[in-house]
Amino acid sequence: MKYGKAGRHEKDRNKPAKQTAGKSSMSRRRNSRNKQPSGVSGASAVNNENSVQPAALAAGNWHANDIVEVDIVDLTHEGQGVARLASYPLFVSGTIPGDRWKVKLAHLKKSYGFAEPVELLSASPSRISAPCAIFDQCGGCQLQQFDYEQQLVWKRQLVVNNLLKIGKLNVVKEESTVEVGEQTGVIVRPTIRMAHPWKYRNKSTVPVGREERTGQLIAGFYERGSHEIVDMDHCLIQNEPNDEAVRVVKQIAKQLQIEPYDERTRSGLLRHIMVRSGEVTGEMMVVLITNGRIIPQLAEWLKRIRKELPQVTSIVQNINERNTNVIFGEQTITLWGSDIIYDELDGIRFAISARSFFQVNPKQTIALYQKAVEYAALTGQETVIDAYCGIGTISLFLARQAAHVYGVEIVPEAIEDAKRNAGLNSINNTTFAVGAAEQVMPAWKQQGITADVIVVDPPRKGCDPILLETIIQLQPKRVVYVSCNPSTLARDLRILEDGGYRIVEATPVDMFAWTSHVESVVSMHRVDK
Ligand SMILES: C[S@@+](CC[C@H](N)C(=O)[O-])C[C@H]1O[C@@H](n2cnc3c(N)ncnc32)[C@H](O)[C@@H]1O
Repeated sequence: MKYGKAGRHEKDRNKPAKQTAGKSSMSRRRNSRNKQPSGVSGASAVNNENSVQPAALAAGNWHANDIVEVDIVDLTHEGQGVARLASYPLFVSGTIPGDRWKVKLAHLKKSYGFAEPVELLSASPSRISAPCAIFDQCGGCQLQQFDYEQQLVWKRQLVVNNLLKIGKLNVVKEESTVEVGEQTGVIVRPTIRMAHPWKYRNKSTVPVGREERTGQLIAGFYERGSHEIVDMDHCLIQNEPNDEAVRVVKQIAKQLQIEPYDERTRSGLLRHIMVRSGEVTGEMMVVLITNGRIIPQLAEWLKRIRKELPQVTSIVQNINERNTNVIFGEQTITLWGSDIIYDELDGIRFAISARSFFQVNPKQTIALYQKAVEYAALTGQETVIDAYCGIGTISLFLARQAAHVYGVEIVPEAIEDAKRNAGLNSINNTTFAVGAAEQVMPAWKQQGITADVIVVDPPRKGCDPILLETIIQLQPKRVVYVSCNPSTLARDLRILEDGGYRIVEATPVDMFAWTSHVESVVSMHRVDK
């Protein structure tokens, strides 16, 4: 693996305690500090610097620009360190639990505030040196300075905290020693770790813009907390083929002098480059997301991409002319090759089109889906509903062990893929429907369709209340909840528990190493009266 600076990937636990925060990243992060993060627990703060004394702090009598010393005691779900000034939570980017920092108070709101790190006074035993040269600027990773094993522990703890605080659920303390039958609360298993936590992503989406000073086309990442694009050629969590493909496509764009999109004036053509590759098949799709239909010198584009990236099997254009942060527009045109690429998970082949959801970490996806199937506890007799089914990934894993699987998904192309995928794998016991799960499932219920097991895998905002109510009415024996957001997960689990389900077990799965994203899968059983 290549790193920005030789040896920076080595753990750095023994380095001297004093480290002055670089002006660069620390001050740049200011923009991101206006939302209240969650996940706060207690600690103390001591001021031995300027005018601020602990008693004054306790009384809420402190000001922006005051310098204080704080212990970092927790992390928010966004990966910001949390300190406490008396009982007042203070959020500090770039810090991790166990650190002690000198910080400068910045935005102070009524019930929480933000501070900028000034000087690291004593490093957490979990602190390591971030291997990526642009870690401090990039909005992609938040935890590269946090030892991987400790990240896994923290991800589990975040799930526990959410179950306790938002879900108001009992959590069993000694997770590894409790048998499911004996428990008095939810067992939260250790996070399933990645064997190799780098170079794992199978999809790269980079914004394109213009470097203000030179006028050059650039493509890379949004600076942390802003919409400023910073040029980037290597990403340590992208797989090598994607990294290379983005570099090549960017180079072609420069040579053909394509106009990069400018968010402010809404002019220019190329908005994003997306590359997705199949880990097993090696097939690659390049998507050019454009602000308009006409791509000048299109034939030359296609010729060069095919010549320089022979693994490309699909070149697609997506048109997005709207003034929005949403990456994809409604219109997708295949410019060359296939409109899909294939990949395989655990022996099942999947067709994936440009706009379909497909998990970005294929190895961990298999672990996640296997855990979901284990929690479904199928014997071959069951009818299963897979809500939010995407291209039918979990559905097909389940269908191998169920009588019949119904999948529902809102994106029409994804359902086309799902149907194609069932055929591709000669799996004939599935039915897929396009629509909002909260509308389609009540309609199924009306038609007399029942389910022994329901699996849900919603987006970050969690399940629609109508969908949860429909599950409760359908009374499946088991519910399996796959979630990428522990707080909405905990909210929904409370509703299901109140509706007659016992939350049995949760397993976090590390799908997104070095970032603060936490995926988990939860098993629930109907409580029979
Ligand atoms: C986290 S993805 C899971 C997809 C699939 N289970 C997988 O693992 O590949 C969530 C999916 O829900 C879909 N979705 C979002 N809102 C929906 C809704 N109201 N009803 C049905 N599907 C929805 C999204 O398009 C996306 O495919």
